[in-house]
Amino acid sequence: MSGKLTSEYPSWQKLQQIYDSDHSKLVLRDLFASDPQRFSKFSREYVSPDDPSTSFLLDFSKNLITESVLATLFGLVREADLEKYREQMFSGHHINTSEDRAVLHIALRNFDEWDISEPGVKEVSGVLAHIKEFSEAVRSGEWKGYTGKSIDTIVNIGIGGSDLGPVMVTEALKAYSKRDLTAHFVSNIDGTHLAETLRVCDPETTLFIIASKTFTTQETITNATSARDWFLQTAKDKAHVAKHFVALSTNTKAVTEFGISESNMFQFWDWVGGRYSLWSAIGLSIALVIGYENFEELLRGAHGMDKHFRTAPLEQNLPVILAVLGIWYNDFYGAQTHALLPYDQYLHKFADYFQQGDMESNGKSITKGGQRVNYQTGPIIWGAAGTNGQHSFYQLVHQGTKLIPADFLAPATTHNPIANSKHHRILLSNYFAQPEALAFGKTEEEVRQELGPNASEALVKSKVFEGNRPSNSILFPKLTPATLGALISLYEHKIFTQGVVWGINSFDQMGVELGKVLAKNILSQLGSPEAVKGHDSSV
Ligand SMILES: O=P(O)(O)OC[C@H]1O[C@@H](O)[C@H](O)[C@@H](O)[C@@H]1O
Repeated sequence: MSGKLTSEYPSWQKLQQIYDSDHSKLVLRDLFASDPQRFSKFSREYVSPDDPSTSFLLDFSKNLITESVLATLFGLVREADLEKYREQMFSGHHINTSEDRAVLHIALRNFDEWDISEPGVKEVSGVLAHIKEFSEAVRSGEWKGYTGKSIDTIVNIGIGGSDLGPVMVTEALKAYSKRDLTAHFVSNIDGTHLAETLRVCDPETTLFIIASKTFTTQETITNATSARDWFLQTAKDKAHVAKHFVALSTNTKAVTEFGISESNMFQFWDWVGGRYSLWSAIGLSIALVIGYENFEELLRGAHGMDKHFRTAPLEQNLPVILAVLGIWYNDFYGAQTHALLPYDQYLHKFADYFQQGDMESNGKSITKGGQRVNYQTGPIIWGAAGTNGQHSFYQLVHQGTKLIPADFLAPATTHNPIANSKHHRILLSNYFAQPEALAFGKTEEEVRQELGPNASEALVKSKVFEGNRPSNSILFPKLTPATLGALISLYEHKIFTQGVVWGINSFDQMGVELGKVLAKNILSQLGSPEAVKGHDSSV
């Protein structure tokens, strides 16, 4: 990340040459046929250094790579100085240069193992203790609302990173949830979101969690104020707010001004990026839903992957492997998107979560040195839980004109083995079948044999699957809190690695500001009778 653009690195140029001369020869059918060892060469098992029961298998054999392509991709990562920047992140350097901040979500799940000298890091264990104490009091019924009743409903009010992580994780770990505590998540400024939620809430038994790093986000503060008004319509006395509203924030002043006392505030720090904040106080709703012990397991699972990322050689390093494969398609094959396809209903919000995680991190076109890149950066992330996606968008993935690299994820065993695990066997058969169909397709010859001599040419052609569409497969034993923690951390570090290679700052989000400023400007004009001024003619 000197003054050089990544495209000037020798390995980048070599990759371009390899792509130009060899990409037509990188055919998965041939690559598998010519090398019986392909799977063992291009797969890695992750076993948590802290807990051997947290493990998974990454199979990346169905990628358009050879050993030499992969070695050159690792060379690129070395030229981009990943190891140096990785160490800087883990030791608290201010690698978020535009905001002069450290990037230390890893410190939230470190349990004091690594010594990090950034202010606030020493307070992490105290906040975790606060989360434990509070979540246990609410879950046990000891925490009472203003009429003496226990809490049976929580409403997390937050948006972006103060919403997506808690939503994704509480959905993913529903198997661990307390069934008599209902959780709602309100994010949208559209009054419908709050109104429809409040319709099923009882002010006497509802706890509102106002989650906002800055505590200035328009949507969250507006929703929180309306929720407080709704509560006070019944509760009347402002003193009752203390039993029903808590805040998760870095901004003590704004929280107390809102009317929430400091003792009901769960602190975090500016070195926690919003999209990396589920590990912080922002995870309070997670601890309430699944219990503090499971929340801690989630953090410990992530920490195991942090250790792996920090210490494993690049060639064995799972986040690095995922990162370089993504770069290969994004920058040399011209792939615009990357699909996340979990074959696990519990992970149905996984792609939504990493839409922010990845696109807000790496959706940048200026390097840290201020130069305009002349290559592609972050991909468009999308996806849905299998098998639903198969019956909607997979047609395009299989036979459309676009190259869509995809990650398939699945648990070997299910939390819900209904009908003697018949559902899970069917689910897994699809999880294995899709990457195979994408990779190997169906040739014209195979189609002709299947249809017989009377089939029309058009029908034959329409049934051909070109194949050679790349994918990764990640198989884990079961979706436990620790496994989920490790999976999230895996993708976080993949994003970090790609950001380093592209030379961009993955930790600011300047691109979301302009729209906010314009909306405020328009809002102030919407209430006035005069015509809206100073905008384009369509406003
Ligand atoms: O937690 P806050 O401060 O309310 O911010 C919520 C979201 O606000 C958005 O504007 C940011 O782009 C996100 O990164 C952030 O997660």
